[in-house]
Amino acid sequence: MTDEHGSTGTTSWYQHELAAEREYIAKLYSRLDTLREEKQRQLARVQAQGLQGSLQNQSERDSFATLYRDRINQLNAVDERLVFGRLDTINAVTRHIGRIGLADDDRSRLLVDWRAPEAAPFYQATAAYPQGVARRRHIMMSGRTVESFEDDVLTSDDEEHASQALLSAVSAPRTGVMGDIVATIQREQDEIIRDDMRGVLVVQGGPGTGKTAVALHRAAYLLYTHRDRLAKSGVLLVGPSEAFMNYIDQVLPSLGETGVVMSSIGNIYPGVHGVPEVSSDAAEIKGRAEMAEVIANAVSLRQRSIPETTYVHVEGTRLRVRPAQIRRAIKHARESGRPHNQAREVFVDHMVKTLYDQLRDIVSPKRDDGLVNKADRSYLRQEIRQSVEVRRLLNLCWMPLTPTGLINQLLSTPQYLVDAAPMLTAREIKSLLRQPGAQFTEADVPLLDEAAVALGDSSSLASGSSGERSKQRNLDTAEAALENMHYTLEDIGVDGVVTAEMLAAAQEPEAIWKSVADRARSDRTWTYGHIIVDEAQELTHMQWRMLFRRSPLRSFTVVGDLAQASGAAAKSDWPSVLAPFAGGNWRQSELTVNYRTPARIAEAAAEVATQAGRPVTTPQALRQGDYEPELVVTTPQHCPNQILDTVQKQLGRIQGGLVGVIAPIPEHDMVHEVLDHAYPGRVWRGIGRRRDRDLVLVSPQQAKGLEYDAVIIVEPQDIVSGAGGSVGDLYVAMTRATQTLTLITTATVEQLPLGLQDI
Ligand SMILES: Nc1ncnc2c1ncn2[C@@H]1O[C@H](COP(=O)(O)OP(=O)(O)OP(=O)(O)O)[C@@H](O)[C@H]1O
Repeated sequence: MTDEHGSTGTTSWYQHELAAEREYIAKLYSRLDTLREEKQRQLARVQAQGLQGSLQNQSERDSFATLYRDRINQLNAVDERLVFGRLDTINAVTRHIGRIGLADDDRSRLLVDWRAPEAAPFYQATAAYPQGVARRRHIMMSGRTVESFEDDVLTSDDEEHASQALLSAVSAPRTGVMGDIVATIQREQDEIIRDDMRGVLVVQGGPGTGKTAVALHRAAYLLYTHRDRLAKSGVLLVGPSEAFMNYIDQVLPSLGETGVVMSSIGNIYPGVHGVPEVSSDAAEIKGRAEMAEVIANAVSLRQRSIPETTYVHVEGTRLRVRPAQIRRAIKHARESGRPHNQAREVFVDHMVKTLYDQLRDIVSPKRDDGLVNKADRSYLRQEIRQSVEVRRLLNLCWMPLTPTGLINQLLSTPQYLVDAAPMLTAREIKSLLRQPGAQFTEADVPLLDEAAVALGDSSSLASGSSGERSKQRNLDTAEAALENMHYTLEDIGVDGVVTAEMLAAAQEPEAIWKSVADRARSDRTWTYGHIIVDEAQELTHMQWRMLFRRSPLRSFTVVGDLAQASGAAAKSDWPSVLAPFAGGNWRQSELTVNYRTPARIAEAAAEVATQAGRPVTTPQALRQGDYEPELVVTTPQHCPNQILDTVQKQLGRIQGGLVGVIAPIPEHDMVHEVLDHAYPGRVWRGIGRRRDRDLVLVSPQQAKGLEYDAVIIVEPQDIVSGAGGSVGDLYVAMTRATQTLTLITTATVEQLPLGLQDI
């Protein structure tokens, strides 16, 4: 039972409890201030030492300074709503629950971190399974002041119900930036957040069920619970777009965690910023599993013999090179099993030896005449290597390649692409071709990654000694990573033979004080302790392949909703998505309550998807909602005014929230002009966003994962049938609303997607 005034229901009791809470929580803030001052003093002390001492001392100081700064940032970030709950057990133990744990100087616990095992009953206890809890208290704060509290008394006749704290959280106007839900995590969400780190966990849930929120809180939970291990290997969180990453990037810092590498799928490959792929056909083809074969072919095609015998000159001597000799050297190099750039060294050595034998036979026909001594041999080999003609020939046959160079050439050279991709039709080849030097897209990123694996490190093209030096440098970091890897292997019962050298080859250390997140972000070969994938229904086979490469131990949390997939990657079940990578080694959980979209709007959206044959998970909406969704049929001439009228009406209804206008890209110029004219300085177009703009214009793809208090969809039929569109996109657009939904169309009712006519 929840009672506004607590379990006894009397005002004096409530006031007394409130005063006690205020007093206790003031003590928590005072402790927070003390800790912060302490860290600030320590930081100032380290900084005062400046650049004195050896390099080693300086780097140690840098490490400490970073540590103190991180801690100060963490303490600042948790200031807002530091504490939000309290548990009273049947044994009369009281625990306050907050964003971080705090203890007194004498180590007695003042505040329990929400991720600690002792805090779990705050989220999980029910009347049926009270877990030793007599009372759960939700504490509502404004700044540092306790505004009110609300108690759940877990008596046996208690039913699970939505607390006032939850209802006010989900009904609050949106700001365009996602907030944390730490104070109101629900039981089914908490079970997922605290689930085992091992293996692949898939979280399927309809729109608004908190998948993103759960993914973020799980990242924070795992970092807390497996701090030792993950502090060294890191956690990667992948989302669909930059807009989405901007939307969620405040959540982890507000939970006191800054160490997670957050990246959109287009930015995973260091140094490349993949833009959205305009052609959905190209996106679909580039995502297919067979593209791995295309890349392998493209690399082999750059290892080729010569059509006929040719001649090169070394020291004025003419040497003959036959195609069969080159073919033998290529075969030998390929058999080394090394990637292209490293195998090239084998190829070159083999050819230098072949040419040297010829040259020696010319210089000294009788091998034992003593004319060629050891020094001469080395000199002749050197001459062969340095001969411009030899170099030109060997490069022609086995060119050192970079991933960007290879993919750029492949996608802009028709015959090369045809040869590398015999399985593609002429039409498919055509949709892949583009101008040389065109910007890389999100769909190219896994191709670059694939190419990087096939080509190997091009830095090995540099001199051996510097390669050796860098290998040595890697070793220290690798030792640390190894320790971490062994923990994890032990944990999952794998008896892995991993040497520091193997890891040294994979992990590129920078300065010692550079954070794990920074190092991981800039290293393509970094392997993470855990990877969390949001909006996972969007990923293609090749994108999955790229991600699984980054977690050899296959420790993943995958959250998504198959019904929300756009055309390119749409799959109807998780097994067919994950089987190629995880086999049967994955488990699935489901989220069943929709916290975002009111029931009336959610039902209308589900109807549209179902009528189009998309299987939808229909979560139970927490709120009924105050407004029915509306369909406005108008003419092209009246459409701009209709948009303005609707915006005005919705602004009145949502009182300070956000209006999201979701329109197909071809409508954006028109809509932007109309809105900007009527509401100058308030409109934000496309991805990214400024907080002072409350009218946002986006495409359905850009709206993925985001939410608005009022959603206005322009020309919904074009979202489904326009280039690259799908009913999944319309479903996504309709389920972005937290309060109201209006669809404006210039189509006739008959032209509308099924299910919309009945709105
Ligand atoms: N337990 C909770 N307490 C308060 N708010 C919540 C809770 N769970 C989810 N929400 C809110 O519900 C909204 C939807 O959550 P979220 O974006 O994580 O859902 P989703 O399942 O990822 O949605 P979609 O798949 O449609 O993008 C967010 O505003 C989130 O803060």
